[in-house]
Amino acid sequence: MSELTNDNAPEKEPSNTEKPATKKIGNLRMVWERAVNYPKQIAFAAIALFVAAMATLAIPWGFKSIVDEGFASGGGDIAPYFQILLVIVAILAVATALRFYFVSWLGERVVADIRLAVQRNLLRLAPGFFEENRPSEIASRMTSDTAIIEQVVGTTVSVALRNIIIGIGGIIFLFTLAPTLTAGLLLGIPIVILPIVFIGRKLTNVSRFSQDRVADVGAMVSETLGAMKIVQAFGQETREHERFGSAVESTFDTAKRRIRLRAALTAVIIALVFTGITLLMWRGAIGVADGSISGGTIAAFVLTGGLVAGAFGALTEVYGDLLRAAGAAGRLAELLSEEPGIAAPASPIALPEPPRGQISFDNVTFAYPTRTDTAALKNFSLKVTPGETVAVVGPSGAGKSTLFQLAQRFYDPQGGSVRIDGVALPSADPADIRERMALVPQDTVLFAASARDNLRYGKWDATDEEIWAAARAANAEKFLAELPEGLDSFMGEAGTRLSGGQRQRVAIARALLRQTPILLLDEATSALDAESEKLVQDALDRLMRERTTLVIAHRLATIRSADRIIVMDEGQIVEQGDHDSLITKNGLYAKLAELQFNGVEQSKTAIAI
Ligand SMILES: Nc1ncnc2c1ncn2[C@@H]1O[C@H](COP(=O)(O)OP(=O)(O)OP(=O)(O)O)[C@@H](O)[C@H]1O
Repeated sequence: MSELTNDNAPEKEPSNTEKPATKKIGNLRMVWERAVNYPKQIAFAAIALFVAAMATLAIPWGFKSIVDEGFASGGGDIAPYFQILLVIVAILAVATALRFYFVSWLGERVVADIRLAVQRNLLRLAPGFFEENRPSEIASRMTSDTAIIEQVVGTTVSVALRNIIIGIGGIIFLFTLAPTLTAGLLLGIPIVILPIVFIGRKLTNVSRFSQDRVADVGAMVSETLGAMKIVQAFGQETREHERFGSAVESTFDTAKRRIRLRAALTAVIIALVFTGITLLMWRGAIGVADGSISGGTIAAFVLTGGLVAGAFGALTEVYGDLLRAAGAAGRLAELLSEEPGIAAPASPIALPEPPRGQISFDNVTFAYPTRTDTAALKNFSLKVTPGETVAVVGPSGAGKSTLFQLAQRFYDPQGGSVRIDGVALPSADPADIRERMALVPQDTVLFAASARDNLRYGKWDATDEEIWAAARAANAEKFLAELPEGLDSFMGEAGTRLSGGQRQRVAIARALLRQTPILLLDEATSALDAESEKLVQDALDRLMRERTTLVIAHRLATIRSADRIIVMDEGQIVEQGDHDSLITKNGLYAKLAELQFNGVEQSKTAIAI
């Protein structure tokens, strides 16, 4: 009954979002399928649960024996009856603890397994999936939905089973004690339970509303505090106080409704429960007076009746909890069954050994899945020969980064083909393709981990010597050596403990360490000071040497050292050649170069050259 009156009960999903119940309850199968992987724990939990439920029912029986055999027999030896009761209590305590341990263990284990399976599947999915499904929404499925399932496996199911056993066992016991009284009790239970359930539901709704109002007050406080200077500078103190006042009053009004309901519920519970008990005792007393019922029977009857009524009360909550968990399981099952848009074929072709480092785009046409009406690449063809450095330049949105996305097979083009070392990407395993490439992205991605782990991210078996060699080549050795704990130093969330230029050099060292034949390099456009720029440039030059490099180039030095420059616009190559010949052509490249290099300050992110 306490669950019904708990106004801090966890929030329930609004019923209008719930799909048909039969369909939803079926979703719980995926939870059950995982739970049965642990038959030992299920067996222990079931035994402990059964023993605990039986011990609970034995307590009224113990009282009956004490009253009838002990007290009523006129001061005989009552010790054995109390000893039996103590043993029952001990069994109840141990069995309850064991039941709690095993069902909670199962709940946590099932949730851990679901989280692992979902994450394993998410890691297989192509980037397109994460563009269509918000990461924050997926994260909430991984945390709050799994928590709901944990509650069901770890609590609801055992509450349900325990109360079914206590309910049925209790009724049988009651019938053996006093059949007529039991029939009366069974009629009385719904009269007691239904109003409590009804008011309890209302109370839950009002409580939720009340919590929302408190959240409003919290939001308003932090807004005003955050904007205190503006409030005072604009002389809005009185208005802010009034605005806050109305939010506080509205919270108080809602709280008053909640308090009234709770007061009414308390009165109803006390009135109904104690009236019921009084009526039973009354009826029982008549029975005792005419000798048809013993005093112990009345005591046992009242205790068991309370247990049975409590069991029915708890069971009214179970179905709602199961539905909620079924909704959560359904949402997680969607993530589990999502098939990757990009996957290895049944029998992938092995890439040629040794790797050559050749990339070719043949007549590629591609539009992103979320923007099917605009082609990011149109009939695009490019052959990069082994060891060649090709600089890609062009205005923002020309399709430069898209080349990288397709080369790594994050998407499949709608027309034409992309090949690595002569093998069309869909015929090979994407993992083999990516194994041959190292990427230095424009925005360096560092993890909240040590410098060592960030550096060897693409090659976990790298030794410290190899890591330092890569750091040296990336001009990152000096600042890494100066970190308080060297390679063990923590980089902070997203590498916030490093400067922009240092982060880039870590990314370059990471790519170097992989020693791949192909390098995909998206030069950062962020403004670096002259010294960092020089250090990064030197590191890049070293990285590009002896590798096939496709570089989205923003620096004149990179462009000059490239074997070939291709100029892209609107998904196509509009010009190509070397720097001097392109300048002579006086086309798009010459225009971009003039903006960039002839002293006209412009946004580097707008014109990528
Ligand atoms: N994930 C995506 N979903 C939908 N459209 C995209 C996506 N990424 C890029 N595009 C679009 O595809 C086109 C080419 O984008 P791309 O990122 O290849 O340009 P870019 O030349 O690299 O530009 P920048 O120099 O600004 O990075 C643009 O019109 C862009 O809006």
